[in-house]
Amino acid sequence: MSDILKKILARKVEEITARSGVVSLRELSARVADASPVRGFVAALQHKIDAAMPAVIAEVKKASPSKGVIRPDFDPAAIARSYESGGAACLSVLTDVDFFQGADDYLRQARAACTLPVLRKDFTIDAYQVYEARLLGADCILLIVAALGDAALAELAALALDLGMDVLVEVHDAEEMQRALVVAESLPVLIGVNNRNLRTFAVSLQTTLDLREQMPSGRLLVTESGILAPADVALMRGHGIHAFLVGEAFMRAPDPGSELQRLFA
Ligand SMILES: O=P(O)(O)OC[C@@H](O)[C@@H](O)c1c[nH]c2ccccc12
Repeated sequence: MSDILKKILARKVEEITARSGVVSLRELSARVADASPVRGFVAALQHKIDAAMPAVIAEVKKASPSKGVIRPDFDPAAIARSYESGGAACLSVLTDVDFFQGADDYLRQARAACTLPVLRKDFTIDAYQVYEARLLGADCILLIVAALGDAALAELAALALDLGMDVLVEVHDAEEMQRALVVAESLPVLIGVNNRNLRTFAVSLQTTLDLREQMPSGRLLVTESGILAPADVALMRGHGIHAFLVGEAFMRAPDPGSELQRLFA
């Protein structure tokens, strides 16, 4: 496991301990019965793809460990509205506080400002966070294969699906892809390839093209990170990849939704 991921996960354990001291898992899970309905995340992606359009998950991200602050004037509601009018299929909102300067409240604000389904982008390692995600209004959670053992990966995915959410399972290499595909055999999860190497932070779109070979044909694959130019989009679409998770390119543009239109025109 990369050092940065180790560091983030160690901090997550502390965070979960602190949060469950305030509201217990029991209390949290009892509240789920009153949670608002979910918006179909995978369905929204599929809807675009069925219409021969790119399915864009547009990310609401203020900062990252590799880039520092990306967007100083950060207004999640305004960004969400801009993404919706720019044609995004879904949103992804960073909720990790310590490494991405995210917040649970950013997810609430972004979701309330639009009608799009929302992914909670965080480092989910415990059932507590899955209930939390559902109560926050998340329509999908991220599970990072590199952060989880096989049993935890399958259990957290099953729990999220049980609670009505979709699940994006993120892989970085061939071994992680094999593990994700095992889960995908029994659970309807979405698979994403992160083009960013967590050790070096280097981005290579070739990662998606390589790992795509392992996927059964016809399955939806999301390419994540490092999509910066129309040529990147064309390269992916030329290889039959039509679902994208994009953050930085949009966040650096004055109007993120217009940048989405420009990149995916
Ligand atoms: O900003 P980019 O390069 O367009 O990347 C977006 C997204 O893929 C990236 O933020 C991401 C992918 N997987 C993650 C896991 C945790 C935090 C962040 C991420």
